[in-house]
Amino acid sequence: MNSVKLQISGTDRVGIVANIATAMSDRRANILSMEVEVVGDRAIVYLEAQITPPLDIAELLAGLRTIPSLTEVSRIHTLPLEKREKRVQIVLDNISDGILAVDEAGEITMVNQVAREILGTPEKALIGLSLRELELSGSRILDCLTGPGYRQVNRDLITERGRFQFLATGKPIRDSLGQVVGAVEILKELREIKEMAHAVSQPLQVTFREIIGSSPALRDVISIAQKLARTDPVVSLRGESGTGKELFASAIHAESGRPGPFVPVNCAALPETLLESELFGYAGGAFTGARREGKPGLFEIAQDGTLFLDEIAEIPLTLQAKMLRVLQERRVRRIGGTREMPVNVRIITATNKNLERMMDQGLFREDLYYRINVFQIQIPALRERIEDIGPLAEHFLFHLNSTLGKTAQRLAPAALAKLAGHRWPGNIRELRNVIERASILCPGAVIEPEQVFFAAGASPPLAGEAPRGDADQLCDTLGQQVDQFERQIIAQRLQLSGSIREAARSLGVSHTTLLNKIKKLGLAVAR
Ligand SMILES: Nc1ncnc2c1ncn2[C@@H]1O[C@H](COP(=O)(O)OP(=O)(O)OP(=O)(O)O)[C@@H](O)[C@H]1O
Repeated sequence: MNSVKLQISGTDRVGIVANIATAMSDRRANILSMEVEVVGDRAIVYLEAQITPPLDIAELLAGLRTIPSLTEVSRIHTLPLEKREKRVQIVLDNISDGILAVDEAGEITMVNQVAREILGTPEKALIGLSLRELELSGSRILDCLTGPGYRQVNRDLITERGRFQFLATGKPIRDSLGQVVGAVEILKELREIKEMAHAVSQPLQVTFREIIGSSPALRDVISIAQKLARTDPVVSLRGESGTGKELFASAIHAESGRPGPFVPVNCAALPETLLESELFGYAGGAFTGARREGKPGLFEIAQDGTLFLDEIAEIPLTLQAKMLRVLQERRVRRIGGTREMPVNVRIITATNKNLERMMDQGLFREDLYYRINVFQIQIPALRERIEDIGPLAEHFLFHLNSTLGKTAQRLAPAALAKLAGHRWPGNIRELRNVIERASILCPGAVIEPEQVFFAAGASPPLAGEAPRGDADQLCDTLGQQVDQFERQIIAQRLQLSGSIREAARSLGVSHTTLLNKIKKLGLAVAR
């Protein structure tokens, strides 16, 4: 017995299919499948048939050619139906979930690559097999033939290749009359779901692509940082407040390929004792009020990752000695603990202070200075790369517009010129705040220079506090007047903001700068 696949073309007329069927049965050829396609006034019939000797293919073709209005009969390799099935199979095989379908008798009608891998059986052996006979432990797909189906059910599958855990969703397949004609099951591997949950719960990693700017000064720095990323020595980031030191540290970590986390710590934000226990952790019962089981320090938390020590200049001298020991020995001992643990952590430090001068004044240990200054990267201030102002402003506008749901805004050339002429003491953080204010104030699509203003000049007097008259101010020195003005601005912003950090952000200064100013100006902060 031979199988033959044919493509038969002719004029579309009533009875052509019947003529073909008769010609086939007259010659005892058995039709296995037939598909008719009508194109304009033509009909194309695709069929697969079994022929039994003495009938041969040439004789069958000759017989078919005698049918009136047939224009062409030829042999083909693949039927359109097979092509469609192949295309669907390719799509299904490229889905990361396992998919399995059965007919109303429980025989497998469809199975994709992932499901085949899980079942450990090649496709040919599965299609048409009864699922009951396969004895898959825990499979509930057959329940869908008589019941309603199920969603995200935990399923344990024990196969020759081992144990697999899934979340399974099963649904009955119904025909147009609502009769159950089969069932389909989708299997999501639990390991993959856990990986996904972990990935989405992680903060988005900043990469060098997120560092906006094309000035040669910035590009040079990025190129050095990229080279250093894959090495291990301590990197020391220098630059004024708001130049992007933390952004660089985070990008270096992302590019390093280190599997552990990026752990930033602001050394200026915590008092000495708290900073020590944050960094080194403590053993159980180390002090009154300590957790019974102890607490790991940030060196331990950053294991296999990166510890970013921001504002390193603010670390008190006593802690500097301890820090040096950890950097040298690469081992950490919790406060009150006896055991030393090895730490594999990449250290990145940052400061906007002049560490060399601090070292001369005895405020920063010389040995620690040399330990952390293996590679120094100086991030240029914004005023040294004014060509970056335009792209950065556009970047911030784009994000602001989409979060505020505004139509796209752009800067008028005069507004851009105003930005380029500013000295930017708060650097990129300040630029972002200026752009945010301008975007909110601008009613249309083009931001004009009058909507661009810089923080100090824009601050009205503190609410509830009468502005001091000119006569009062004439008695003050310039420094006193500046302090007075600064007090008003900061006090007002602290009242409006939820935290010191938020106030610092909106004023375009670093958290540390604001903390120092609050202390210097003797401002009270509500807790
Ligand atoms: N090149 C840049 N492209 C895009 N955003 C930037 C760039 N540089 C800085 N920023 C943004 O500006 C803000 C300040 O950056 P960052 O906190 O990294 O500065 P910093 O130098 O660490 O500041 P500080 O010294 O005050 O801690 C952040 O919101 C950061 O995302």
